[in-house]
Amino acid sequence: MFRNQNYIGGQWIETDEQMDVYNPADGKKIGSVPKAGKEEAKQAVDAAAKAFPAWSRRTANERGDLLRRWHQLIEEHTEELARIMTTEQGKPLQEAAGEIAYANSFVAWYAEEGKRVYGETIPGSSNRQRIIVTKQPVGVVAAITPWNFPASMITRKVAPALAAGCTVVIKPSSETPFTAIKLVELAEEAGIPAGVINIVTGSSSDISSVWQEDSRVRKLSFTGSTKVGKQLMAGAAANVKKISLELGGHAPFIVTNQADLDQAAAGLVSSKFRNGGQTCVCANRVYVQEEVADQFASKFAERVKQLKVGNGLEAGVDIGPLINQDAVDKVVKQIKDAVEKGGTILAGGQVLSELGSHYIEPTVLVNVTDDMECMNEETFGPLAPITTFATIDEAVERANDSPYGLAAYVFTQNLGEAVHIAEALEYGIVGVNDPVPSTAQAPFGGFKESGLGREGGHYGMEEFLEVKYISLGL
Ligand SMILES: NC(=O)C1=CN([C@@H]2O[C@H](COP(=O)(O)OP(=O)(O)OC[C@H]3O[C@@H](n4cnc5c(N)ncnc54)[C@H](OP(=O)(O)O)[C@@H]3O)[C@@H](O)[C@H]2O)C=CC1
Ligand SMILES: O=C(O)CCCC(=O)O
Repeated sequence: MFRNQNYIGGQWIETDEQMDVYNPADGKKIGSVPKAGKEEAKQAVDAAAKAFPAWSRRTANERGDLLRRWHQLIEEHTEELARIMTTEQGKPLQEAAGEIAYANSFVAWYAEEGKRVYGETIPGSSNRQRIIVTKQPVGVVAAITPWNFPASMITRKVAPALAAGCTVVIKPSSETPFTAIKLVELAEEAGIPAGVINIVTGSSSDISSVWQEDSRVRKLSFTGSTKVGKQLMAGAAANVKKISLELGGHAPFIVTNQADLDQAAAGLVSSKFRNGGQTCVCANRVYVQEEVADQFASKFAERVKQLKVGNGLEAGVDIGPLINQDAVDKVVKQIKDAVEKGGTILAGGQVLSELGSHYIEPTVLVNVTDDMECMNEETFGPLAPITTFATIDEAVERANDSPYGLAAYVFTQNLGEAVHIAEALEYGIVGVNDPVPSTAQAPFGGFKESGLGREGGHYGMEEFLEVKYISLGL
């Protein structure tokens, strides 16, 4: 189940040095993967560059057929992939299977979208000129992906890249390499030619420095922390690589006095506790209009108290372990800071050490103020801080007062209010009465320090295409 090899140029390879991978549910070693470095990173680019001419010349239909075959194999292996994911990442098995379906929806969607890479003709400046605009694949693409969505962050990059005619080199997170390796194994089985997909695991700084310096890598697509995203953006300047960044978030969740409070409370549970709160679009701070705040908080806390924390492989578990000790420490520090500054715990608040080392109760805080750490930095854990507001303008201003701009949510039954707030929020994604807006055909990405570019939909395809203008003199 846990293949411990890298895949370069159609060959499964090993390295002398290995890197251990642990199960966050019990801290036990699951296995190890190659600790690839600069040499393997270069070999992967060599393979992808060699495969590019033939792959890019295939028709979109041919590439689509292979993507559809990959899709079919991923579907057939859903259970195995989900088990691998839960074992290395911790999310409950059912949620992991949901992520595999979500990941696979990108493969299905781009298998078709590749056929719709349309160009344009534009009236010329004279009768003797014709202007033709075509689109071509950018070339070799490097994809660096995080641990929180070990499958979908790969397919959301790789499927459009391959459909566009690009070849890819992948570096998954060192915390969750096995899901990624399995996906690549299935791509090989699907008949995707040697060199078109390559994967290396190992030192992120060594591998990414080679990819940044190599001018054959024409595009870098990264999902992860804003800190690393900024480093990669600076590095991409060396040879003016195209770059897509999907970085941190700090999503505001606004509930007005016009909301259906039961719908909003259920929505907040879905948004906040997806993947135990380790999602860059998870609600991170909750703003509730004063007159409904107490009622909302108690409805929400009642739901939160029903959530079961435990090993994701056990039936009925809603929230698994966090990815590592640093993640737990960050949540604990934010709760302590809030309580010291006057916050009150309405639900949860405890580390569940009897279950293992990375478990923490889903926690609801009230009497929250804007000076608390949880209101100013991404939590990436199961903590929901609730604060109140008086007017809509105040809510919007406080929601926008952040360097981040990925996702925001508003719950209201008043259509005019919904449109006003959605338009005023400085965020790339706004869920109006919708706590989980992500879907393959829609553009996913952020304003401000949350990133650059979009993934998903036809926007996600454009990221892997160059526009070429051909001026035809007659
Ligand atoms: N937008 C999102 O979805 C995500 C946001 N985050 C945010 O970031 C915080 C920290 O998480 P963390 O896992 O440390 O995120 P990182 O940004 O460190 O890791 C994400 C990916 O980047 C790689 N990476 C790390 N350092 C470098 C580097 N110098 N050059 C190139 N690649 C690098 C990692 O590899 P390796 O694992 O080998 O180090 C991994 O593949 C989270 O708490 C959360 O706030 C984290 C993950 C996803
Ligand atoms: O960046 C993330 O945290 C993963 C994306 C989750 C989503 O697609 O909704």
